[in-house]
Amino acid sequence: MVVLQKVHGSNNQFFLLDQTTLTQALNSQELQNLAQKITKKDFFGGVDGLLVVDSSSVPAALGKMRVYNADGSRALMCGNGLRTVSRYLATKHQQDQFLVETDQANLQVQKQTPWAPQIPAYSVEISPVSFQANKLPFANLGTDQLINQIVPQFDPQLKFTALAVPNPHLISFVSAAVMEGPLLKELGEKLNQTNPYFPEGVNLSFAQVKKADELFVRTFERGVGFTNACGTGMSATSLAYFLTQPQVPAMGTQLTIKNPGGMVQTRVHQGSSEQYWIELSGNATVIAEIQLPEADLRHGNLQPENYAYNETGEALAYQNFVQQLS
Ligand SMILES: N[C@@H](CCC[C@H](N)C(=O)O)C(=O)O
Repeated sequence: MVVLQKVHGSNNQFFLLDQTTLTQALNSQELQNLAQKITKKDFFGGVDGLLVVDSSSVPAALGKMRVYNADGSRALMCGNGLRTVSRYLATKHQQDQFLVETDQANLQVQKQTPWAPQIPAYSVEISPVSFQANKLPFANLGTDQLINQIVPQFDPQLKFTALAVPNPHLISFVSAAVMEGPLLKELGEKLNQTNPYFPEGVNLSFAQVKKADELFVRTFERGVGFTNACGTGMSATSLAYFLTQPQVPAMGTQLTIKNPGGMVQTRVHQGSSEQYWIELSGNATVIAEIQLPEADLRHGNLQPENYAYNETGEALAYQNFVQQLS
């Protein structure tokens, strides 16, 4: 029997599979197939993606994280997911501060003081950051960097900023009316089908400034659609905020980022040679543990009615915490 954890960060939900516990690791095709199946509602309510943990050969890294979106595509990074993987590895290895290997970088993660009873919290590094068109990639917008510019192909009035962290993000600071209107879905869908601008798709976030140190962010994710929260999206938006909005606090000030699933905190850092990185902090919640045969996972032959599903109670604790916030 194998244990699959159902986890969330800011209610961005995933299944977490530790491949080191299997007799034989699933290959990429098997993982893609599994991601497409277990993200569906008929498998314990569904999730946004699959987090795969493997061993790492990088010194000081306790593991390696790979991310599969609900449509089976690979994502280069996942901020909310990385917090839950950090908790998993911290518990398994009894360490509070370590590296996690990801597709493009070995990222520093750290256990935090719990935000409330039954709400463990972790902070994770989001990097590397790039504004270069070829890193997202984007094309046919008449520029190599898109920073706070009107893009008539997207909207006649809104200004957009594009950055990779390293997965691709497109951000616009909008009014309440635009936040509630149809554009986020329409543009999100348009840029995640075959299109001349973002050939590999893009995560689209709309943001509102609530206070100098508080934003609200909603994201239409590549490979998923609307999510309750996107960790890399909120991190990228935090950097875009400091670079493009008027009357911002000093860079390095902690921001509270609210989202439809709850909240996180971010801090934007500027390292040597003007390299930015973002510290993303928030809950790392285990919703439930599911026991199932390894062969079912490998063959995507899922029979949820036959599996034990043990809830931890942490999801309810988080819901209560979020209600108090509002
Ligand atoms: N929800 C994630 C980001 C997931 C990846 C994204 N869909 C992509 O394809 O880049 C987060 O919390 O960062």
